[in-house]
Amino acid sequence: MPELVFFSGTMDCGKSTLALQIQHNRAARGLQGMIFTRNDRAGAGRLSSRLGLVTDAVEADEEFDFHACLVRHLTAGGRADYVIADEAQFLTPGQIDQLARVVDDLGIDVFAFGITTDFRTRLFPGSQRLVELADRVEVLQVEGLCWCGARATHNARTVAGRMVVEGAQVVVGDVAGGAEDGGQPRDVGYEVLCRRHHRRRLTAAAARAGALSPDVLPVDGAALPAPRR
Ligand SMILES: Nc1ncnc2c1ncn2[C@@H]1O[C@H](COP(=O)(O)OP(=O)(O)O)[C@@H](O)[C@H]1O
Ligand SMILES: Cc1cn([C@H]2C[C@H](O)[C@@H](COP(=O)(O)O)O2)c(=O)[nH]c1=O
Repeated sequence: MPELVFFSGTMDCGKSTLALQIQHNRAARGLQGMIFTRNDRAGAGRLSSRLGLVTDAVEADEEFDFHACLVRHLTAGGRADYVIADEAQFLTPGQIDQLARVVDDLGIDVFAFGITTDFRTRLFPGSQRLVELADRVEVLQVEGLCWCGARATHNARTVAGRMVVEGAQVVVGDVAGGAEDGGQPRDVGYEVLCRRHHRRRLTAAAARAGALSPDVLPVDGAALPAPRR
């Protein structure tokens, strides 16, 4: 039975790498896939992994109709054994419905890859619809880690090095983006954190700064319990 599968995880956990591996393995066996993405960091019409692999993809903007595209392709004599949709969090709920129709009406497997929640811990509309409709939701095996060593479950956004919880839902960027660049923090960046540290807005830089600040040292260390960040 063809399936709609949602491969989900935080930023930087290997989703695009897995998409490219699935593509490679199937293509090696003579299967033909159609690859879609939206707003990849590498630019329009690209599906890229931080491991350096990249492939061409169809850029699916807001107006794009996945079902109509597949029907056109098949009607013109094209072949499609599977569909890959990366950065699926950016798709509209209607487009996720179209992907479900591709599975149910056209009998084609659809593999969608994306982050579930935004920097405010809120579901992206596309991811919400995927959770609602997917035959399976697969959480990636390679876990990203918070600076404290716990499993990273949430995505934080930083602006000029400081974690923010307000702003536009969509700002394309990278996990290295908030790092210092020539002594100055770059503008918008992302960092994966465990829930505890996301709630406390404690990024790696904030934790480092806190550890260095005399303000957080107990006045009488012996009288206080060991600090727990
Ligand atoms: N230099 C490196 N050496 C080994 N693995 C790396 C390196 N850089 C990135 N990775 C791996 O690539 C993963 C990110 O892959 P990517 O597909 O770009 O993530 P996603 O699409 O989930 O944002 C990292 O979690 C890490 O496992
Ligand atoms: C948390 C969050 C992320 N984004 C953007 C940043 C990146 O361009 C992509 C995620 O890409 P990845 O391959 O999974 O690293 O999403 C955003 O626009 N808004 C957010 O809240």
